[in-house]
Amino acid sequence: MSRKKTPKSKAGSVPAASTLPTAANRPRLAGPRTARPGPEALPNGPPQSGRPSLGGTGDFYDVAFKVMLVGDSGVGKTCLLVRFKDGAFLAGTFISTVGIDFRNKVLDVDGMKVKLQIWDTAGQERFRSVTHAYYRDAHALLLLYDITNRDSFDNIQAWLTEIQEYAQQDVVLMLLGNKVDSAQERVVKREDGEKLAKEYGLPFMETSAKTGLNVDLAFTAIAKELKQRSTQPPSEPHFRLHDYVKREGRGVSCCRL
Ligand SMILES: Nc1nc2c(ncn2[C@@H]2O[C@H](COP(=O)(O)OP(=O)(O)OP(=O)(O)O)[C@@H](O)[C@H]2O)c(=O)[nH]1
Ligand SMILES: [Mg+2]
Repeated sequence: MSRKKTPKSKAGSVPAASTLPTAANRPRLAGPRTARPGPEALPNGPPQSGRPSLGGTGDFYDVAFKVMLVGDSGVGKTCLLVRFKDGAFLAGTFISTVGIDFRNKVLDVDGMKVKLQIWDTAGQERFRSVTHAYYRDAHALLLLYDITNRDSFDNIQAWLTEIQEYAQQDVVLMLLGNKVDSAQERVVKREDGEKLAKEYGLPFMETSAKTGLNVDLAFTAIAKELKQRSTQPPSEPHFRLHDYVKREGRGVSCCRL
């Protein structure tokens, strides 16, 4: 596979605009998803090809995918992305995302350079139509709720309905319960998250953008799944996202907090 280079500029933002792609008609799922598609189902057609680096200073990569962060305003989407990209936590005043932003990160997945272009969407209702336009191109979605905010958990079903309507049918989807560091303020039990995830056949983890718990793991798991779907023949033993997340995910009682 040929090597691509990613441009030096790795972040961008796209305000609400009328030139965004429109969501295409696609089959709607009748009920909860029971299982993720097997490796024979490629995620939303071929992986994205990269633009060559003009300055020669970009990172090499072999394959690229688009990942979107979705969920209610304030659940920690931007913080999760900043934690993953920069290893830092955005404490202090909450600055709500306007429109949509993206950041790139190249991961080494079993010897292959996988570039994730991660779209950070605005959770606020007024930007919903902007977000809809981007679902179609997403290879994977990280759907977040805040374990200290019951509404954000109750709204997950509405988010799943949106996803079923606007995203590709074979999009890789993972449910994340964020802010697990805030044990005192927890109002959504871990078991509730697990139950909902099981109902919809989704891999699930609790995360903390503040401490970094399970953050790298969530993105790595997505990258592994996407890479496998795009490169591995169906006959070969394949990566299992659910098993990987279950095996590798850490609970709050464990050592990292
Ligand atoms: N304790 C704790 N606070 C967090 C965590 N993640 C985010 N926050 C805080 O939650 C608030 C909202 O975080 P954001 O990442 O901006 O939320 P968002 O989902 O991007 O919100 P929108 O852009 O409006 O959709 C901020 O004050 C963060 O500091 C976390 O893991 N733990
Ligand atoms: Mg944000």
